[in-house]
Amino acid sequence: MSRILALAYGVASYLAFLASLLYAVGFVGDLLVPRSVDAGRPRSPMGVAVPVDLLLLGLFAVPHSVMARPWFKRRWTRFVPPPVERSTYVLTSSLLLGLLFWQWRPIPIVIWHIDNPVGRWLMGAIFWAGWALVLVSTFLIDHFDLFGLRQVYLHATGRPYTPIEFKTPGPYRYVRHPLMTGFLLAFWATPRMTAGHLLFAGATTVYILIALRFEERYLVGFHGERYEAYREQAGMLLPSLKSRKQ
Ligand SMILES: C[S@@+](CC[C@H](N)C(=O)[O-])C[C@H]1O[C@@H](n2cnc3c(N)ncnc32)[C@H](O)[C@@H]1O
Repeated sequence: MSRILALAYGVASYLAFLASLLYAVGFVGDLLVPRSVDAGRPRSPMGVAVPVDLLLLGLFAVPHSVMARPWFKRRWTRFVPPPVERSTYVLTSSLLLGLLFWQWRPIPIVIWHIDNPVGRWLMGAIFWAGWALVLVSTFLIDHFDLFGLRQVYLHATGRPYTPIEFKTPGPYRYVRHPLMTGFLLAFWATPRMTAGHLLFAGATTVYILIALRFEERYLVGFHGERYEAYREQAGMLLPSLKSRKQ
């Protein structure tokens, strides 16, 4: 694949990611978007909405995790050029997220709602803090590597790809997966929890806990004792008592 074409493809995939991230904020927060977790489609019976929503979540989650596994990368880079492997992963995930946003069936049965202005403000603050933690964490790891731009840029400039180093900047010193902590804060912090939002937050929480097991198995395999020691020092999604003593 020509260097310029690969670069253009990488930029397009990155823009697809950005669009899906921005839409996700509106989708979860029921803000500005035409279709959100709670609105935008005529009401479906629970017997339709629940299986459809779970199918949409599965259609995103399974490829998103399988395509991240080293064995899958070894196989599909036989026909996907390595410099655009990450971009293709990002593009695929973004498109599957778009499908979820487009076809999500709201279940607007209110489970809880907070009327107290301070409580509502607090939920809003946690929601935005969660998204901020997601974004900051991507930059602390290597934002442009995570979303494929670094790979196509190195390819375009004729330099070999180098994997990102293990690092524990900022919150990573205390928490192994602050990016996922940010998602969980954003998904759960709402002053008005509907059955549909609860399904989304619950299912994504289960998915994150499962996916982190696979990710950590890979990290231990790749970084060895260093990551093992890290697991002793830092909590998975919340600071552990040990890490607080540092
Ligand atoms: C989307 S990021 C999420 C990182 C982390 N799981 C989190 O939730 O903050 C996943 C990528 O980050 C890498 N990664 C996870 N922890 C890391 C660390 N402490 N240093 C460098 N890379 C890390 C993983 O190998 C994986 O390629």
